[in-house]
Parts: sequence; C-alpha cells; structure tokens
Amino acid sequence: MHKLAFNPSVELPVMEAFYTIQGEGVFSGQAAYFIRLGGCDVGCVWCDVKESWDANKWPLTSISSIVDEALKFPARLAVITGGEPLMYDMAALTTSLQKVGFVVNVETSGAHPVSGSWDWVCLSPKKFKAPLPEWYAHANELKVIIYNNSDFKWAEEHAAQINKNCKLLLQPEWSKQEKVTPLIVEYVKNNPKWGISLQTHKYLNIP
Ligand SMILES: C[S@@+](CC[C@H](N)C(=O)[O-])C[C@H]1O[C@@H](n2cnc3c(N)ncnc32)[C@H](O)[C@@H]1O
Ligand SMILES: Nc1nc2[nH]cc(C(=O)O)c2c(=O)[nH]1
Ligand code: SF4
Ligand SMILES: [Mg+2]
Repeated sequence: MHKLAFNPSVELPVMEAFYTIQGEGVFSGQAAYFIRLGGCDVGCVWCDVKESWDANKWPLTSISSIVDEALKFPARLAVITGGEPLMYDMAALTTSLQKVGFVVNVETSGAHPVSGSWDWVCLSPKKFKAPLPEWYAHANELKVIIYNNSDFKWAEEHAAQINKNCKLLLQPEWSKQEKVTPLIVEYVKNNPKWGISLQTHKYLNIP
C-alpha cells in the first residue's frame, strides 16, 4: 500500500469546491455543495476532469475549513467527488459534514475500499479499473457511462451483482452523446429496469 504524505482525518487535497445544482443521477436538479478531491488512478480515457488526477497539484485543505466553507451556502446536501475520493479514508470528512447537518453523497468508481459514512452512494463502475465487490451492497445508484455498444453488457454485469434497492441508470459519455443517446433510449425502452441520467449541468452551462 502506498503511504500518504498527509493524514486524511485532518486534511485532504481539494481541487475545487463549489455550490451548484447536482446535474446527474437521482439527485439531479437539487442544489448541492460539491467537494472535488484531487487524485485518481483509474484512468478513464474519456474522463471529463483529467486535471484532477494528480493529487500533488491540489492544496491540502483542513477538514474543518472544508466544512466551514460548505456552511456558507443554504443547501445541506454535500456531494463528494473527484478525482476518486475513495483513494482516501473518508470517515472524518463525511462524519464532520453530517455532524453539522449535511446529507452526504458520493460519486465513486468503487475501485478503492469502502470508507466513510454515506447517505447516498452513486457507484459508476469503470472498465479501466473495476469496482471492488464490496461496493455492490452500498450503492444506492448504479450509473454506468455508455461510450459504445459494449458498455451495455458491462452495465448488465454490474446490475447482476448490485443490491435489489439500487437505482439503475445509463449516462451517455459526453463526447459520444449524439451517437449513443439514441442507443440508450432504445435500450431503456426494451429494458425498463434502467433509467437515463444526463449531465444536465452541461446543458445549463453551470459547474
Ligand atoms: C469525474 S467522476 C469523479 C468521481 C469518480 N471518480 C467516478 O468516476 O465516479 C464523476 C462522474 O462523472 C462521470 N463522468 C466522467 N467523465 C464523463 C464523461 N466524459 N461523460 C459522462 N460522464 C462522465 C463519472 O462516471 C462519474 O459518475
Ligand atoms: N453540476 C454538477 N453535477 C455533477 N454531478 C456529478 C459531478 C461530478 O463531476 O462528480 C458533477 C459536476 O461536476 N457538476
Ligand atoms: S474514475 Fe472518475 S475521476 Fe477517475 S478517471 Fe474515471 S471518471 Fe475520471
Ligand atoms: Mg463532473
């Protein structure tokens, strides 16, 4: 195991934190404070936030100041994303946010072990580094990115292992949306256990 140069129960590399509307998934349309942690080793070729990958680029920020900033906005929904937030032990960040009244959601690939106290888990499995099976019990939302036709099979492989209460969503990869969105529409009509998730913030031109 790689040893971290910082203590994730005290501080974390924060690329950015911003108040916006959750654009994707079940919470789409809800005001939320996003905390984007630096660092990811999954390497998705189509990742829309590749600047996040190198954790060393981003300032170590104390958990208390992350929480203080979050409290400046009226919503009490926090979304932890990245990068891959589960690169780090999420216990301190999540419990600190919950203690002051936040509902705490995560966006994760599931490629790293479960940690943290989550109110809602969006699991978005990646072919580039598959999720650990322990995530299937924790996921509230399985959000599979469709980049090409082979991703429908990948989606079903994870749906077969997920807990029965988990929402199943297919989301077009942004650069391939014109090509894949019609395929997703037909797929969902034929396989109604799935729903569609769009990156609505990109249409709204908000962060
Ligand atoms: C940037 S990732 C960060 C969190 C975590 N590493 C993950 O992949 O779930 C946030 C969400 O954006 C999705 N995403 C990333 N790049 C995308 C793209 N080009 N098109 C559509 N969704 C994308 C991911 O699948 C994930 O659900
Ligand atoms: N508005 C907005 N909604 C989002 N949902 C998931 C995002 C992410 O990058 O994790 C994201 C994001 O970057 N912006
Ligand atoms: S796991 Fe998430 S942050 Fe990492 S490369 Fe893939 S989409 Fe980007
Ligand atoms: Mg995003």
